[in-house]
Amino acid sequence: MLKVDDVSVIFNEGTVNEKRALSHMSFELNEGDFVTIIGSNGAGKSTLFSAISGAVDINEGAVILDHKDMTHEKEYIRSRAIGRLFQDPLKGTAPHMTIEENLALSYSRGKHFSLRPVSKKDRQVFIDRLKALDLGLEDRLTTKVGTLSGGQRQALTLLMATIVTPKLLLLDEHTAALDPATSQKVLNLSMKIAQEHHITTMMITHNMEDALKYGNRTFIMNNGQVVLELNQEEKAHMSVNDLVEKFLSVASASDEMLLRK
Ligand SMILES: Nc1ncnc2c1ncn2[C@@H]1O[C@H](COP(=O)(O)OP(=O)(O)OP(=O)(O)O)[C@@H](O)[C@H]1O
Repeated sequence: MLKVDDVSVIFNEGTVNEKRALSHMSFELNEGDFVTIIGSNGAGKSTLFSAISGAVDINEGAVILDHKDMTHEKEYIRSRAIGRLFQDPLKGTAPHMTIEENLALSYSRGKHFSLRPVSKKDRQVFIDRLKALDLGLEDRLTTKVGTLSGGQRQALTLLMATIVTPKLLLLDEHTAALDPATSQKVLNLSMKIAQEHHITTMMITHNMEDALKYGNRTFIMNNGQVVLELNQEEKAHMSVNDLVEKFLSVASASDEMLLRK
């Protein structure tokens, strides 16, 4: 359903600061795949998501989603089919608007948005979906989002990104800024939503345990390329230590220092 075909992204091309962040990257995802992505700092993981979502222009190659060439499609057009979450819970929600207003904005994605009051039917959809988060937010529709905790806000962002089911969900270290218990909760929610709505998902993480535990595929990235891919079978027979060893065998020397500290 997603084909990344020989994609390169070069920042500051032709200057002394030229950086090839993605280098002839190719892979295909099947419908319903949940891929975890690990890689050293600067490996190009976020740039890959930006290339897929249209936040950066690609220099070479193509991004095909459901047989449609998205390579030159604007970011806001792609956002109808692609949801993206970032590490920072402050991104993705409007703090001065209420939970209901934020959800109404996301729910209108792809439709003509008007400032009409929320209909009873839509409100019930919001309440049902908030209930499924199990954070008590369904009773707080009129609460300003800026007053929520980081975890509540990230869970809401997840809901906003998926309330109109996207074809593809990109999770960019979306739980890294949360405490361990909340992080686990939001991760489990992400899995649950992805499974229930059959959303093809890619998740960047620096947590080896999560990389192994979640998803049916794992990509290891280095220097703007996928240097190793693990399938479900391989993941199932691997310990976290095995994964760290694999990672170190293909990653940069600096990562070895980082992990062995
Ligand atoms: N807008 C930009 N302009 C110039 N260089 C950039 C830009 N964005 C990223 N880079 C560079 O491209 C390379 C890949 O960056 P990217 O953020 O994709 O890495 P990453 O794998 O997500 O790293 P991290 O784990 O640290 O988030 C890095 O060397 C980075 O400095």
